[in-house]
Amino acid sequence: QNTDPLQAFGGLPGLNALMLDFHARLRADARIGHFFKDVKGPPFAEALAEQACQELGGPCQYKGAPMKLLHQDFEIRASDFNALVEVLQAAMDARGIPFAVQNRLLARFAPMHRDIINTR
Ligand code: HEM
Repeated sequence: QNTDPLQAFGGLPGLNALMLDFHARLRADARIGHFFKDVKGPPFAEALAEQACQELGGPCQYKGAPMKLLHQDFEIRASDFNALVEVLQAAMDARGIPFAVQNRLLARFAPMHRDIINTR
């Protein structure tokens, strides 16, 4: 049985492909698409993939800016955060990522809400 979560995503290349599709889905989303209209896909996908890989146990190391700094110029509400999580779930569903593995990643991302949600 495959219990390596990174492998379940297809390694870093699989995560990269997932996050590129995630970016496309975010832009198409009626609720939060506007946040991403100036965000370029490849660098966004690369940073997210690296971060997800790190959060799943490595060996990758996220080298981007801190979450708080990256998001402070946008007014992000809890509802925006929840919408983003839904879009990520849809992107993972589309790739057939097992539910338990999806939850592992979401559980690592969830606490980041403290540095990302900045508006009531
Ligand atoms: C757990 C949830 C989230 C994680 C892990 C996350 C992670 C990231 C990362 C790693 C980047 C850097 C991408 C790069 O270097 O190009 C980024 C950028 C960005 N994020 Fe998030 N994010 C989250 C939630 C959100 C939410 C809820 C919004 C708004 C609805 C949002 C909007 C943005 C935008 C607009 C950028 C681009 C910033 C820029 O290029 O200046 N993020 N995010």
